[in-house]
Amino acid sequence: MSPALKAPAQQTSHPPSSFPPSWQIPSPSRIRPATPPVPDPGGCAPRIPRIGLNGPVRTRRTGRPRPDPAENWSRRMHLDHTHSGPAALSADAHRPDGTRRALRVGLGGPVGSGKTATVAALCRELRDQLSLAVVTNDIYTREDAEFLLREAVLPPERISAVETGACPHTAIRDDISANLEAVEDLEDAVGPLDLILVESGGDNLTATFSKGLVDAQIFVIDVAGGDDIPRKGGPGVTTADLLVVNKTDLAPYVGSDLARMAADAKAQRAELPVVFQSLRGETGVADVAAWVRGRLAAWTA
Ligand SMILES: Nc1nc2c(ncn2[C@@H]2O[C@H](COP(=O)(O)OP(=O)(O)OP(=O)(O)O)[C@@H](O)[C@H]2O)c(=O)[nH]1
Repeated sequence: MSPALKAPAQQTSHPPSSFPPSWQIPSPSRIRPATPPVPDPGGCAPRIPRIGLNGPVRTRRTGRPRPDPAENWSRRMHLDHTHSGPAALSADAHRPDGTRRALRVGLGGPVGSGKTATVAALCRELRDQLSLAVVTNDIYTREDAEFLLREAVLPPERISAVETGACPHTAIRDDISANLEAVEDLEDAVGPLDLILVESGGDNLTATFSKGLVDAQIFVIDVAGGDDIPRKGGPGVTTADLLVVNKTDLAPYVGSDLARMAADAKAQRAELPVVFQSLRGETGVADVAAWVRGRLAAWTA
């Protein structure tokens, strides 16, 4: 896909949700109580966290306990635990029963660039044609999952939250076990699924997803973060399967030069696609949704 510049568009508000009240944010009794925050180990120390699980249901794949589907939207990595075994890897395109698993697409990028907003928009755009689910990653909260629940972009049982407790890239690149459990549990609970979106917590330009966790990755930056971001490069900008330059509607207000960003992105990425997007604009997430559909067509071919 060649770079597509979008004209700054007028601000619009999201249409009110048409979903029934039962799809709104769970009552406090369904929210697992937060444990006290785990002290930051200091920077990005390579701690291997393990997911906390509860509930009587066991996964078909591992036999380990799985949260009740009603609680499946929230889980937490326990950072007081380490293990010496290899990190889980699951790049196999098939499930144990031989059926093809869902395509997994990761969304990463700096804090506040618009990852959650893009995930929400993708859910609204694709949910009528595809069976999809979402895993969110936050450091100490479940805010991204709560936002998606409040917006009722999907039924609650299709949204799962991982609390990373440390630098977000540790959970999407270094020890992916909590996220792998989350995607596999979602497929067990509400599958078969066509697509699972895995949203990383906001991180820096070096954050990328393990190929054992996702099949394709989208890196979301925004024009307000500075129009020199594409020039600075980093693995997210240079290697992501799709680079999204979000919030183009803000370019005139923050003095960002979109043509320069497009040229720098082209220099860094060669033929890899770039989408310039404003979720406030008329076309919204349409280009990214088209890219996802293309990946899905290749996945299921
Ligand atoms: N003007 C404008 N605002 C946007 C756009 N996309 C997202 N936003 C706003 O930017 C803010 C941050 O968006 P989020 O989707 O929460 O960003 P995020 O990358 O998920 O943030 P973290 O999870 O904290 O890293 C929110 O207030 C969004 O409404 C856009 O295209 N244009």
